Amino acid sequence: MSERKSPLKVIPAVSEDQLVQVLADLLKRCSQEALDRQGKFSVGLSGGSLIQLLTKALKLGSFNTDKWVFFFCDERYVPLDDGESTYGAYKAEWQTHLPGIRETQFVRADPTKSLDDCAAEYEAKVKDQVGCGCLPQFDLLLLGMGPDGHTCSLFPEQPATLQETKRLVIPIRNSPKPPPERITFTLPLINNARDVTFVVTGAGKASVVKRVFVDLDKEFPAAWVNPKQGQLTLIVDGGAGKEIGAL
Ligand SMILES: O=C1O[C@H](COP(=O)(O)O)[C@@H](O)[C@H](O)[C@H]1O
Repeated sequence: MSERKSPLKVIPAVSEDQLVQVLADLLKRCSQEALDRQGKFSVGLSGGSLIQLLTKALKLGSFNTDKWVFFFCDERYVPLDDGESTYGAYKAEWQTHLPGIRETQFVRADPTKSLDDCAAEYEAKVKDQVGCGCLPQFDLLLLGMGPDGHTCSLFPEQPATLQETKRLVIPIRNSPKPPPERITFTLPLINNARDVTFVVTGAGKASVVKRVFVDLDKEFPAAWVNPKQGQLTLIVDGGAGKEIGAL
């Protein structure tokens, strides 16, 4: 157990519609603050169940996303048109549902490079485009969490990844969840963001939600997410929140 640097804000939602509304409200606040501050909004995306929820929130909010730039908190090391590519999944969803978002607004990894070079080059892109000294500060990171407590591509079976202090993006080999090769943001970058929001749904994750967000059990990588100065938020539905008395 250890303390959080800033208090966790838990936002429960009784239905998917409400969860999408909560996410849209969060995007509105974070984007407005970022645009007022620096005229651009940097967002780190996760894959999995977040993709569809975020698409719905963006549609609901009818945002002007011209000055938004989308990065990937983790990415699978597969061709961009592979069904496992997180970029590919967002591209397909948004081409259909959010045609106003341009492909050039995605800062994507290059899987034609070696895995090590892919991670190193992505770190260079983050430093170049998010900037702010040697440790870039994202305006918002949207994170998911697996039933094993992994977040981004930081897995409980690979605890050494949680000890990384220098690199901001690292290669992952032998990921316990397929595909085996990935790249991922590391804790120094994650914990430097202004806003970090987990979106977790489904009763299958209820016990790990408690272990991570209430017990702060460091066995689970998600429990290491602890923004230094930023706000940590957990958006849960009734299933995922049922063991923390969120609803
Ligand atoms: O493999 C991944 O899994 C996590 C969690 O996904 P979910 O479908 O259980 O929400 C996701 O956040 C991560 O980006 C992805 O690469």
